[in-house]
Amino acid sequence: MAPNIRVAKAFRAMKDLGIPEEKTKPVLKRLLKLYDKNWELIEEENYRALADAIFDSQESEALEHKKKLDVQQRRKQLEQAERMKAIEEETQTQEEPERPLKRLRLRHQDGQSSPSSPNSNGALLKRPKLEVDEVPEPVSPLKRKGKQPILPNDLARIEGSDVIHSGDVVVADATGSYLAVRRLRNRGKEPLSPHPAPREKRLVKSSDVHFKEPKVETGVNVMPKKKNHALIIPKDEPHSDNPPHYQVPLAVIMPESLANEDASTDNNLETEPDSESVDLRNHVHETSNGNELIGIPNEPTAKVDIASSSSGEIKISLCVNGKTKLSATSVDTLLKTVEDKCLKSYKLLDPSFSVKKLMKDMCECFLELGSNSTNEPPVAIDVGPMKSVIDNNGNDHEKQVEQNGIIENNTMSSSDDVVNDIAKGQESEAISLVNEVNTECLPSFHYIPKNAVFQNAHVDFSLARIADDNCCPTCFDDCLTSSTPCPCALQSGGEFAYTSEGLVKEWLLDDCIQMNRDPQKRVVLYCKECPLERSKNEEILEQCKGHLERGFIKECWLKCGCNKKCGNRVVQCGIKHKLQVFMTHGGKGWGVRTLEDLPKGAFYCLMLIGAERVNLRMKKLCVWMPLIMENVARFINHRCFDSNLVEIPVEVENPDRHYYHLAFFTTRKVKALEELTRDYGIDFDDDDHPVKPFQCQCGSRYCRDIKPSTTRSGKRRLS
Ligand SMILES: C[S@@+](CC[C@H](N)C(=O)[O-])C[C@H]1O[C@@H](n2cnc3c(N)ncnc32)[C@H](O)[C@@H]1O
Repeated sequence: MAPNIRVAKAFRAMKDLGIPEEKTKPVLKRLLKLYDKNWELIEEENYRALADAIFDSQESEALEHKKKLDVQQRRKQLEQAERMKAIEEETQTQEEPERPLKRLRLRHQDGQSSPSSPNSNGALLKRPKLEVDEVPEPVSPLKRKGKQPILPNDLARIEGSDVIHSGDVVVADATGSYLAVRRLRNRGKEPLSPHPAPREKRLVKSSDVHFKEPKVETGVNVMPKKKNHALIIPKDEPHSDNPPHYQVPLAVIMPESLANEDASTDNNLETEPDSESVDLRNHVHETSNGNELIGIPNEPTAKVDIASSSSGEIKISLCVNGKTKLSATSVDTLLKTVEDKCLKSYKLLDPSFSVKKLMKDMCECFLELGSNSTNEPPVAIDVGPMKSVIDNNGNDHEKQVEQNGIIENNTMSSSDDVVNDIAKGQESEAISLVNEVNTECLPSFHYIPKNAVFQNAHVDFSLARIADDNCCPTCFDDCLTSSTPCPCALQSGGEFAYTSEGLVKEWLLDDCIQMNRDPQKRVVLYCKECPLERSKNEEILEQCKGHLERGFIKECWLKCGCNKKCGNRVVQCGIKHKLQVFMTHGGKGWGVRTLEDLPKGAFYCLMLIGAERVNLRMKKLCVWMPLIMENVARFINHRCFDSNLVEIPVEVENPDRHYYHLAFFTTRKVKALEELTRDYGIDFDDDDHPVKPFQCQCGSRYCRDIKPSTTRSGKRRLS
């Protein structure tokens, strides 16, 4: 029998076993070599040796692959541990009298039950006593303070739905029962947003997912998922928000017509006072004709003059000297050379950067400033209810805010003069808006301070449904002053979540922070029959995608006996701090900053939660929120790991936990003018995800979107 026929036969036999030719070929070659071309050995028992060899090789390939994954996983865990250690050390060095993270560790060492997951995934508060049907280590509410599990928004407590609580992850086996398994691959990949389901399948649309919806965010600087994005930033170098600092003089080119003229003598043009002249070397000495330099013949010097006429004409002249003989250079060549030089010199520069455009912008700004300047006190130009306000005040205060190694060079444009309020009076404090960076306007949206609960939904909760143990009808005055915790406090862990100063207590705050920073501490709950999945498709009920257990706060409300000034009513009283929406530097678009110092644990604002659809049949509360209706939280930018805000679910109105508020609290002291940020929980390494939301510009030394570069000691470079 000719060998090629034997090969074809072997291929056919393997094909019958479902093994493709390309898999058979290399193994067959190896076997032939091994058996010294003894085909009989290969052909006997219907090619058994060949089939076995193929299966063996597949197994070892799989093993190899698994090993690789394990190594990657271990590397990630090490990195995570290192990062946690660094953040922890950093946090401890900041003035925190009670060393909260240490306390937290001690609590876990004490053997307290499972780590709470007061994190951001899950959109419904869940009462363990009613719904958790498997609790490995039952603990009293007092012990589990602030650690009640929270289930996904709107539907978690539907009749008959059981929640399995395991220390980790629970999946159904073929018989429908649930097995606890470790889902290592997804560890650390759960989104930190209130909704833990896979991102593409989330039911709830909240502002934390806006980053994936550029179309909604008109005016938002959403970066496409392309490798070479607009800004040139070395991937391994964290960067701050600081605007690029120009170290070389801006090349200001005189128009051809001006090249041989002295700007100051041009007809109808008045040279601006000396203050407007930028002497780039500070040692230019001009003769009467302005053409010769005395004293420093070999040092190139440059001087920029800006002249404007009453008719609005602006001329910019650049006087350069330093070489005795200069040959003529075309403006285009010069522009190109300067652009190339800038592109090489600056870390943060758009590849399409153009000096010509820069000069045009300069003229426009000059015109704008010039035509607006009066002797009256400077007032922000309010260009419409939702448009950006450009403060034309020349008396800027320079303020440097240093936080976590980041220095933000914020120029505060005398905010007292910024007389606008994006909240249109709906918050107790006005939220001003400034854009000192570009001419971008705020996208149009309707500001609403709270979730619009009763809109377009069949809602059946009422005061009558709030039982006495869901509120504190016998309390009076201020619950916080009572020696025993009231029923409201008992619901969120047996202790009031707030201090008498209205700050979230350290134990709860630190648990939430820890959960954000260390995904491995999260506890995921799986329903036997997930109401969320049922709401999506009742016919084919999909397996529960998991909900994070998390801490929450229960505030007193209408049916409680205490007064409106009770210390357990913080979030419902609204924003109490001076905030400002401002245009950030470095490609993040609009952001929010505080205009005053904030202590740790301060309530900052609410995030509005929306749902994809309203479930009328189940008569469950669903919050319907068109995305154009948003509040100030919509402008909070992302920062990896060490953000200064953390979200905590707060239950105010509804006792059955189908509806709650997500409130942001400060994770540490925040200085005036610092940008307020939160961790969106994005896994920038998740290459499988079809959409990479944006190229992170958070500037954090722990940024997850920076490919690890290692130093010689093998440690990740921190700055
Ligand atoms: C919820 S919005 C925040 C407000 C937004 N900056 C704006 O101008 O409307 C989320 C978007 O802001 C931008 N963003 C937020 N954090 C960022 C970061 N760390 N780096 C780059 N872009 C960021 C992204 O475009 C993201 O899609």
